[in-house]
Amino acid sequence: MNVREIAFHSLLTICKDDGYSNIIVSQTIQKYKFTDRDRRFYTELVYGALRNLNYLDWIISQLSTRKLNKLDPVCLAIIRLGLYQIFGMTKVPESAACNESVKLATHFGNKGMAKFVNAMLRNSIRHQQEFTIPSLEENPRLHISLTYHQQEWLVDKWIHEYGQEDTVTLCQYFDQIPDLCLRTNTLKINRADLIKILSQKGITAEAGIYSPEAIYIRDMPGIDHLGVLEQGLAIIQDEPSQLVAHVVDPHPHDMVFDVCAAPGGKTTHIAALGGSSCIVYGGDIYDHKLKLIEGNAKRLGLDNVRPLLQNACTIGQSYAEKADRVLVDAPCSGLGVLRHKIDLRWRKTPSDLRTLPALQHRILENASQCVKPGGILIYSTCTINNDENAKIVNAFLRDHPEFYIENACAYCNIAQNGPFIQLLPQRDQMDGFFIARMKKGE
Ligand SMILES: C[S@@+](CC[C@H](N)C(=O)[O-])C[C@H]1O[C@@H](n2cnc3c(N)ncnc32)[C@H](O)[C@@H]1O
Repeated sequence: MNVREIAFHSLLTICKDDGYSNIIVSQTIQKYKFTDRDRRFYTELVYGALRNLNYLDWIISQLSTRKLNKLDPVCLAIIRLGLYQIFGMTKVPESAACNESVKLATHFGNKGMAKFVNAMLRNSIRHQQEFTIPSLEENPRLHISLTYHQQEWLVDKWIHEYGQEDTVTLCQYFDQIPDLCLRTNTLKINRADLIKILSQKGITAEAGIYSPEAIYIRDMPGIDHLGVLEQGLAIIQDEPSQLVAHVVDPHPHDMVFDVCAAPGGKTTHIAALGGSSCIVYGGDIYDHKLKLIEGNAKRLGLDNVRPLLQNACTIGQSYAEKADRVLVDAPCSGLGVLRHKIDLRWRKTPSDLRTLPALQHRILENASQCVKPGGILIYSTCTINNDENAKIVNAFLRDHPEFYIENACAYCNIAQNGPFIQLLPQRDQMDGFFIARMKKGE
């Protein structure tokens, strides 16, 4: 199979079957053992087409009267990939983009599909000048949406909340390709030594600013080339997410409940910071996800992690007042980390935002019952949606005078007034994140 064919299959699976792009891309890279050049071409094709999906679909809608959802998914994936090569990859000759796409349509579709693909792509080249995105003044919502690749309803929401200028900055941030961030496993190595090892492998690695364990990999190599992951010297975890364990601030002999824990990024971090006598229960509602926690703990050399199959909405009944610290890293809309989730950004719906706060409220309410008198409760999300953040915590504190808020910023190197940590990409040039720390009275 050639690289375009493999990229077409990946894009089809991601779009048609709602596959996770990061999982599909990394499994495909492992399966085909690409050369460096092919790996770059493959990832550029898949991630590029996905990132530009709404722009590519906007072009398709101008070239054809057929509604997008009426197009055969195979045909749609081939056209999207072809258009991305024409409009997004200057090094690919237009003729190659057309010819290779027609070959794919002949092979995986039929003659009629091949004819349609050919007409669409050649017309797109002929009419290239006509696909000018409306200016910011003419149509701010469509301009921002097509230029920076976000859904229009989200752009609308942000313009309403932050104003036009900040929405542009926010969407520009989300449109960047993120550097890979690692968390040093301080049980095995310190950060400076790990940076040295990476540099010796020819990888540009730099220390993060806010988390003492964070390392950024600037020129993203194939993840398998790193080796340091298999050896358990590090784990992939974004810097804002690394702050949470510091705000939890585990102590030796603590019992910690991380009630929404899979795949275990924060569980394993808390376990490493707390030391071997600090026992960390990593709870999740999905059995298959517990294996991820277990695998990560094993790889990192931690024997104080206990995976726990448990619904966080009912955990309080089973473990009332048992824990010194409870972390609720709630399921959320993920609106702070859209740089990383280039497929999820197209799947978000307004109804997600409406339904999540009730679940978050229920989880926080129930998990808080596990906190011992004098214990600590932490609530975190990777969203910038206020309804899932400060509003949830403030409502909880109103109903629970036995808990009082502490200054989360005091536990890490974040220069905010507190008491919450709220990272906003348009202001902080970091992924959006929220952390609140509460203490239960004695
Ligand atoms: C934001 S992710 C957690 C990420 C994790 N803390 C980490 O750092 O790797 C939320 C997790 O909550 C789990 N979850 C969702 N609803 C849950 C529930 N009712 N009880 C327990 N876990 C739940 C999901 O399966 C998901 O793994």
